[in-house]
Amino acid sequence: KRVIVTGASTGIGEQIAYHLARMGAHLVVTARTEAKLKKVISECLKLGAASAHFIPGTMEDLVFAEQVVTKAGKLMGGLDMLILNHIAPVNLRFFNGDVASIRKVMDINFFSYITMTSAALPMLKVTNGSIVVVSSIAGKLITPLIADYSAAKFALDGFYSSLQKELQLMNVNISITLCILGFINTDSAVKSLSGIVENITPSPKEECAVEIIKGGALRQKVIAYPSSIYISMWNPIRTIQEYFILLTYNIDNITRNQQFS
Ligand SMILES: NC(=O)C1=CN([C@@H]2O[C@H](COP(=O)(O)OP(=O)(O)OC[C@H]3O[C@@H](n4cnc5c(N)ncnc54)[C@H](OP(=O)(O)O)[C@@H]3O)[C@@H](O)[C@H]2O)C=CC1
Ligand SMILES: CC(C)CCC[C@@H](C)[C@H]1CC[C@H]2[C@@H]3C(=O)C=C4C[C@@H](O)CC[C@]4(C)[C@H]3CC[C@]12C
Repeated sequence: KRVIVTGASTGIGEQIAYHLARMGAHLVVTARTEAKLKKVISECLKLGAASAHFIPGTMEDLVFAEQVVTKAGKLMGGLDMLILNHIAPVNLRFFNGDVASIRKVMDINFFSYITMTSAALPMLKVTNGSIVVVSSIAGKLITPLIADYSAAKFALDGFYSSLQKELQLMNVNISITLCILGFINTDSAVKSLSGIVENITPSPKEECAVEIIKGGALRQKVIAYPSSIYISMWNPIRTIQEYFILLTYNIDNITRNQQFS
């Protein structure tokens, strides 16, 4: 399979790349730090990747986000899976009125995801491919100190759950997997939570990466890791109301009059 992994220079993204490499995938990895990406791809090749390339740059730049997808498509001759995982470094703090910094976080954590998705859809249609979106329990329920991060994660749920329904209505066979994660033991998360959150043991990033890949490969709509957090995202009222709202739509009319780009 031909896969793009974003935010793959460290943390969960790096582990996703290594697992895919062991499975013999073609890989394109991206993040800002070129030196780390070089190490990741050389490790991927050792582990058995069919091919491994890196494209360095910042997802703050939406032109770059689009180019990663087109370049990767050329490098690999198509695309089977897009794994959207990167995030801007998180500052746990009270909202201080700085709207510009929220906009920056939304560009990196949300708009770059949409940009890459839009660029990848034509290739994924050809391969009946998959989009995997790495989100968080903080995109399903709220906690203080991460208003910007949480806003972006809730936005991803809104956008991708809606897109999932649209693809279904238009009979487009592209799967979307939303991954809801609890606290994972990446260096950055452990560091930024130290002295702030106590009595929660983080789950291992290696196992987390496997669950994310499994969810994508099995074309599941949503996965939760660790599985103990399933309960916190269980929202039967939402599920039932979404079902009944859809029944009120005139699907025949809509599918006749709308083109899915
Ligand atoms: N760890 C946790 O506890 C949890 C994590 N998650 C989710 O899992 C995913 C991965 O998290 P985790 O592995 O901890 O994150 P890390 O902080 O370990 O890694 C983040 C990655 O994103 C890259 N990145 C940062 N800024 C940019 C940018 N401006 N442009 C492009 N790439 C950038 C980093 O590389 P570089 O700096 O080189 O650009 C790095 O590769 C995220 O979506 C996160 O929301 C969800 C719940 C809990
Ligand atoms: C439902 C409960 C069993 C557990 C709740 C645990 C709460 C406190 C956990 C679960 C997910 C966690 C955040 C997260 O999603 C990702 C990151 C990125 C990292 O770089 C910095 C830390 C941060 C913001 C985590 C902050 C703490 C959160 C909200």
